[in-house]
Amino acid sequence: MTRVAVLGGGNWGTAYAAVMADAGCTVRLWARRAEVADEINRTRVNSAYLPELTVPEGISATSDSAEALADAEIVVLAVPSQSLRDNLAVWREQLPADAPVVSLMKGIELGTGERMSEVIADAGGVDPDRIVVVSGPNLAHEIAAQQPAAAVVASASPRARARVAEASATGYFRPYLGNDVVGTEIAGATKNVIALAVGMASGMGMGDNTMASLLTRGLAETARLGTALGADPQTFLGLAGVGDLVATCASPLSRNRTFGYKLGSGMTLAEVTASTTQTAEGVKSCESILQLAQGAGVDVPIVENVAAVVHEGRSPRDVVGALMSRARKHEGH
Ligand SMILES: NC(=O)c1ccc[n+]([C@@H]2O[C@H](COP(=O)([O-])OP(=O)(O)OC[C@H]3O[C@@H](n4cnc5c(N)ncnc54)[C@H](O)[C@@H]3O)[C@@H](O)[C@H]2O)c1
Ligand SMILES: O=P(O)(O)OC[C@H](O)CO
Repeated sequence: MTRVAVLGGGNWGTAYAAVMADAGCTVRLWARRAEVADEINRTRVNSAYLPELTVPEGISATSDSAEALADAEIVVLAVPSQSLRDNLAVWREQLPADAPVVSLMKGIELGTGERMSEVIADAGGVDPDRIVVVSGPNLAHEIAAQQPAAAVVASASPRARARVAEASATGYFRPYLGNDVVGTEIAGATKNVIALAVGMASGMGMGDNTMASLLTRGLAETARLGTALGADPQTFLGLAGVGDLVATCASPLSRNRTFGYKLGSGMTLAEVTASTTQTAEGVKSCESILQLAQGAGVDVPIVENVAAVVHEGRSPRDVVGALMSRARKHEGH
């Protein structure tokens, strides 16, 4: 039985820990708050994040990261993207030497513009060959309910990605293998921003034509940016691209879509921020993605306009006008 450490006992960390336990692994789940770890061990419930899930017996929780990481053969990281570097400052010395390190995170670091695998290599001292990215249409509550879904498991190392895929394969979770780490991460982070835009449109009362137009043009700008950064264009047609974009933009379970919906329905940014304790990664990542795009000379109008709403206080209605009145262009450009 593979020994796994999952660091992050929130929505996705807990659901993915359950996937790995169901795949036959022994999992230690690190929760930041001791009361969350205690509750999981005592009652098999994580009431703050996934109250509907009966946490499998193969999972034991702890708030001590050294205990979680001791002897781990696979390490999985599932914390908010902007907190990863600080967390790694503590975990760096505790990470086992040879274990694959899996990123479940979908964000770009503010300030550095680094993808999560770059932060893991840089702040965690992890060889890029050991890093694996898991991404796809994986809303945590649906996975916790064991509804069938697929994901891409991407790594430069064939051995690392095969090991992680094997340790995450269940009757309801189907991993596909990939080698495009850049594309997988750019797709995962950028779809959150597109979901904010779709949520805003929906909150303003707009329907499916608007959603499909945003989704399609959002995919075009994501692929443009990813390709400029070295990604394989095919990745954007796969699970981490179209797959995750469709799930996130369509689902009321998405925190990013919901955040956008509240803005579109007239709440102020301060009101929306105060109304949720959930992680909506796109709110911060839109700024870092915009900077990446500007650095690469790539036009990302939807990301730019979402950033204008969440960072400059522009109204969602204004940005619809701005997007609709852009200079006409060829669809393929
Ligand atoms: N929830 C999903 O459906 C889902 C699915 C796929 C990917 N993801 C990605 O996984 C990552 C984690 O998402 P999540 O849904 O588990 O988030 P979450 O907010 O539900 O949980 C985050 C966890 O990280 C911990 N944490 C550690 N350091 C922290 C800090 N400094 N600030 C805040 N929390 C801190 C929290 O205590 C919590 O246990 C995100 O990048 C997200 O985009 C989420
Ligand atoms: O709830 P969101 O918006 O963070 O989306 C969750 C997942 O990334 C969907 O795959």
